[in-house]
Amino acid sequence: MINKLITRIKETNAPIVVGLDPMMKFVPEYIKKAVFAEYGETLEGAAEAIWQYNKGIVDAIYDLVPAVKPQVAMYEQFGIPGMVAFKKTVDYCKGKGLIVIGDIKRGDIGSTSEAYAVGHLGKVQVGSRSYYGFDEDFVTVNPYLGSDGVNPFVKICKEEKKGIFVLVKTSNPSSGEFQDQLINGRPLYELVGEKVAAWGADCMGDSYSYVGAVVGATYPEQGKVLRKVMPKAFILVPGYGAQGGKGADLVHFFNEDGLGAIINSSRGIIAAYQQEKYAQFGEQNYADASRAAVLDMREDIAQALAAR
Ligand SMILES: O=c1ccn([C@@H]2O[C@H](COP(=O)(O)O)[C@@H](O)[C@H]2O)c(=O)[nH]1
Repeated sequence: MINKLITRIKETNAPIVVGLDPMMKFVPEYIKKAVFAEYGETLEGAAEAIWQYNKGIVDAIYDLVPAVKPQVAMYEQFGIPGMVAFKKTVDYCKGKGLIVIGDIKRGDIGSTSEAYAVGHLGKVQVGSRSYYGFDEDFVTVNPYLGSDGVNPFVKICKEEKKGIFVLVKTSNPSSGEFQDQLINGRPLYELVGEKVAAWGADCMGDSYSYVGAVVGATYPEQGKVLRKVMPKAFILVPGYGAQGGKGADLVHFFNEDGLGAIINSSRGIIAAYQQEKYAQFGEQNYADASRAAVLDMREDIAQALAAR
């Protein structure tokens, strides 16, 4: 899957992931009105509304980008109907040729991690038969429990030819509380970066490992260091757009080959129509506003990379 991701990045010329983080406040009123008239103001209604909203965005952007990243929390908040919408979104995106990165941030003791890995990347055995659960292509993994929490994901990735992105230096303001703590004079995120390189060493695609890392665009200096610590790891970079990350902040996340990083934007793309810059589209054309925001993001990244 890492090879496919790289091929699609080259074909689209867009190292971009569109984050599918649907919130009710982003769903246009005309969608909510129609859906609530049918389902009522219920969990089923909310799930149907976010699904219809997602579908509109995916239809508008699928030819421009290699990948999407549905954030599971945005679906989980609506209970079982929300998780049905998550699965529908995963399947629909894959049907459109998009690579799906499930942002699930899981990680636990080994036996529990194995169940998470089976449920999201692999197949579960039921008697003599086996079934895919959510069947994303990549997932995000929380490494806080150490190797035995990560290894089950790596094992399933090997079997299924899929991949993971391990949290190394997250984009949020308080990520430093733990991640920047010095251990023998070195920040924890660097030590986690070294583990990512080690976990990924025998998980190589043609040029990059399918054990990747998450490093926030909001920490460009740390990104520069981590790029060197894990040269073969693909870096998933959240924090562009709504969290303040800009094209110029991203350049050191990429290797000299122009690869090695894929930049996520969620709210900046999916709720573009609510921004002043794209207000002319109006809520009826919310998906066209998302398309315009992807094109602008692609240009911003290309200009930054050309200027480095
Ligand atoms: O360090 C991290 C890890 C994950 N995320 C997730 O990415 C998106 C960002 O959304 P925006 O709207 O583009 O800010 C969201 O799903 C986060 O949970 C992150 O932001 N930082």
